[in-house]
Amino acid sequence: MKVSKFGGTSVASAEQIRKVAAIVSSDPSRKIIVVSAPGKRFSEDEKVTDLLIRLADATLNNEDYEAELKEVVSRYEQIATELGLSDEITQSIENDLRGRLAAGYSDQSLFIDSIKASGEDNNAKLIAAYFTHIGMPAQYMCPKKAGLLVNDRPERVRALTEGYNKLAQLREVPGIIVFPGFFGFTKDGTLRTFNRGGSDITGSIVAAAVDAELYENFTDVDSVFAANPNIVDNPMAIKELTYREMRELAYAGFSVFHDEALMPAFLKSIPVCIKNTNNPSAPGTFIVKDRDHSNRPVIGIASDSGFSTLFVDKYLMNQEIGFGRKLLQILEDEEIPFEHTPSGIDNISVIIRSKFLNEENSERIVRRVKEELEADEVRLRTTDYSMVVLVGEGMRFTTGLAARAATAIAESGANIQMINQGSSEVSLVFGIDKKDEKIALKSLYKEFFSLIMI
Ligand SMILES: Nc1ncnc2c1ncn2[C@@H]1O[C@H](COP(=O)(O)OP(=O)(O)O)[C@@H](O)[C@H]1O
Ligand SMILES: N[C@@H](CC(=O)OP(=O)(O)O)C(=O)O
Repeated sequence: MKVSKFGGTSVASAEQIRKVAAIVSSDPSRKIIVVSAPGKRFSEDEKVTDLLIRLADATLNNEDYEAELKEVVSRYEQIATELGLSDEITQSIENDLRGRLAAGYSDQSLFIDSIKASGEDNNAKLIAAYFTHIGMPAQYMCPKKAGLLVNDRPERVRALTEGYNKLAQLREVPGIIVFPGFFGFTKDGTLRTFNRGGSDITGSIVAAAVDAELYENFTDVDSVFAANPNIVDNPMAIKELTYREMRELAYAGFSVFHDEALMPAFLKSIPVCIKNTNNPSAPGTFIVKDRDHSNRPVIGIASDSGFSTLFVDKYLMNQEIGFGRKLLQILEDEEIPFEHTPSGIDNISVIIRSKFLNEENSERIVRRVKEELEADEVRLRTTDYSMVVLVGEGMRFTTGLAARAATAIAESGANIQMINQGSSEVSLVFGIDKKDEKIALKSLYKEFFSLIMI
């Protein structure tokens, strides 16, 4: 049995949903289909999830939201009409949305989650109706009924493996199951969404729970490429990646697959295949436990922006027992995760995602570090900072690689502000100014890939 997830671009229009139906019907082992909300039909288009966020915001601001509501409903209406479905499905989607809007809220974030989740929920209902309409026996599956359990920490929603036993019963359901991505329910029945792009996570959880032979992730590119195709022209296609490599690349900017989506599949050793809905015969990229990495030390280069650095300097810091713990405790008190901690004998930098910082907590952190740790110098640099990351299982067996990478970045004119070789040696991270991100990435790509045949 395969679990096949279709992303926003794969279910953005009637034409795309017809392709999905053809893919599903071509392989009887594609039994569980996880779907996103309709995504972008063209580059300037808006995803339904973004329209829904605007709708939720308008409601919370006590504004008239009819225009926003109409925009969402008309996206489904157009799809349903073009697929030859009756008005009934559009009417039920509108009723569902009006019900969610009228339900009231004790907590704004729960309200926003409920509105956001309607994007996938209603699309799953529509797609199940279409499959049935064209003679493919299918049913919509509610994640609550199926047992997709999540924790109740709103800032970090994660699936609970306790739900897996119930989810495993999906194996016994006859016909095709259309499962909405992006959300689950806490033990007390509260709906919570994963982070943006989280339908990939749903697919992985369901695949792990039912012990799928394969988790297919259908998107709009033929494969994962060695660099972001929006930055590097015609990057090399990757045939095979390990879970670790994909996790590092997804974390560092390969938005094609959610970095949190690997863990459920990894724990059950379920292979993952990234494939193209618009070209399903292309082999795609396989994500597996092990691969032969002897001929290529670096498999991909990713980059991401939106980082800040907290720099702390104190004479004889290396001799002060507990300094690092106390510093990280201050961040923990603020519920702020950290990404990297490059350090010297008298100083340490903590790299933080800027989205976790605001004026208030930034001021508090700097003050506490100065006062409580008696630091000589504390600087919180919140101007945009980027990470460029080289990833490959073969890197740890290759000498001179860091020097080659540093030279390539220097030749691009970018100034390296931080280097961090992960202890696993699967990744090598360079911190640079955001303005230099693209040029450094291109230069690294040229160094490590341009002379290699695919
Ligand atoms: N290294 C990469 N390889 C392939 N695609 C990438 C890479 N980095 C970024 N992308 C982008 O990821 C996009 C697919 O992800 P996403 O938009 O989330 O798809 P979906 O709508 O299917 O969930 C591609 O269109 C591509 O622009
Ligand atoms: N629709 C949600 C979840 C998701 O996974 O979407 P997509 O498959 O389009 O990345 C979002 O936009 O975040």
